[in-house]
Amino acid sequence: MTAATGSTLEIDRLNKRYGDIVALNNMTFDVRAGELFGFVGSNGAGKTTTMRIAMGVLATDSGEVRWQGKPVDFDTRRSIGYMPSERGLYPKMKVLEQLVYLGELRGMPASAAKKAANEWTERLGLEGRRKDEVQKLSLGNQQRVQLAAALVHDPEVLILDEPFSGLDPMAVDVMSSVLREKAAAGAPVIFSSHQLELVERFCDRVGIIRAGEMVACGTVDELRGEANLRIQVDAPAARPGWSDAVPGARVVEHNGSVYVLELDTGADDQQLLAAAMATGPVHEFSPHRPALTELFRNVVSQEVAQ
Ligand SMILES: Nc1ncnc2c1ncn2[C@@H]1O[C@H](COP(=O)(O)OP(=O)(O)OP(=O)(O)O)[C@@H](O)[C@H]1O
Repeated sequence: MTAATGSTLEIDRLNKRYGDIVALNNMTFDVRAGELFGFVGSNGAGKTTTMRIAMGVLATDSGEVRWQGKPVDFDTRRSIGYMPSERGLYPKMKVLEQLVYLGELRGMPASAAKKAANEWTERLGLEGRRKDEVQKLSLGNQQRVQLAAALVHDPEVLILDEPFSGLDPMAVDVMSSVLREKAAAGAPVIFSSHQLELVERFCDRVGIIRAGEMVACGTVDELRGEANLRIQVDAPAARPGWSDAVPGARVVEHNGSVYVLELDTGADDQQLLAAAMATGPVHEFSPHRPALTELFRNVVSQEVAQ
């Protein structure tokens, strides 16, 4: 049940084109055992394509996906739990029946599949829905069934495409605790999301992709470390242009008397402080810790600048 220590899902130099569109360009990253990995990127950046290739429902043009050091094939795919972004359930089948069927399809004996389906429906708050057709459930409940479908065969790896989208706050809590539990049991867990506050709070590491490439990967603190230093200054008497004479300093945000400035490597923060004090009182002068949303915007806007 528990993934072996040291088990890693390796995404290695995947390339994928759809005609003239380059969807993936040497996409490379690892998701380690026990890790919650947030996979983020703009619309069309290549998240779904990567996850579909990792699950084996889409062929790659080149590159490889490995689990525990071996290329993922028909057999090892059974150790992966996959939740697609589009609903992949049989609408007319009843919830429990469907989960049992999917468990058996992945090699479970009927009795074990039934037991697991009962356990997951209870855990995910679906015990009153077991005999309902999937199409009669609300979208959020259909998503819970979709999660149960990814988990029913007790996979060693989880790949989830936008599992949190459209969930109410209670369902977000349930989803979060289930994913945490699977990671704590040793599974690599990768999920895509556009909810960056949630990703920041929840993930051990984050990968930001842009135009089919991994452009920033690490803990949020590591990503902050790669970004230029930002300083927040509250100087009520300062007028626009007050920092123009400080080499390597740029105003990136300005709201009332509060300015956020980005400093290039080697720029002198003391020179900036002197410039701020020259305008009058300074109520705040502190390093600004960018949120993931801000780091994401910086990385994505470099695309435009290039
Ligand atoms: N079947 C397809 N045929 C042609 N182009 C496709 C196909 N599937 C995806 N693409 C293109 O490949 C690129 C990557 O798409 P993908 O769905 O992987 O992005 P995504 O990061 O998951 O986006 P989103 O956040 O919008 O879900 C996009 O340019 C998309 O238009």
